[in-house]
Amino acid sequence: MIMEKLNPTVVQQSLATVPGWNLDAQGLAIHRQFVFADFVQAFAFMTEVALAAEKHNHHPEWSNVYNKVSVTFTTHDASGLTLRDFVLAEAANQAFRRYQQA
Ligand SMILES: C[C@H](O)[C@H](O)[C@H]1CNC2=NC(N)=NC(=O)C2=N1
Repeated sequence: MIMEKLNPTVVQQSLATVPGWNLDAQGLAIHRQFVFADFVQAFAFMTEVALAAEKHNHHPEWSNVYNKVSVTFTTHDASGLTLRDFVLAEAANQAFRRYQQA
């Protein structure tokens, strides 16, 4: 499915729906850092997000150091942000909420 690059107005509106995510300086990617109780929770979260990413055929740029997971979403095929980036950002937020309650 072809994903359209979102215009700056729609990017701002979409950003408002995913708490904790920030736009990069160029407006081409969104980023959030997630902090967990320990490495096991951080890695379990990554597994969940990886499965969601595969399901949507949309993959994160990310890194992990102990209990922290740094996640960036951009759409390489569109050289910018598409709806798919925000769908995955929301999926990551939903997964993270479960670890906050645990
Ligand atoms: C061929 C394959 O479907 C594409 O390269 C997909 C895979 N995952 C992807 N992930 C991300 N983040 N951006 C893409 O443009 C992208 N494209």
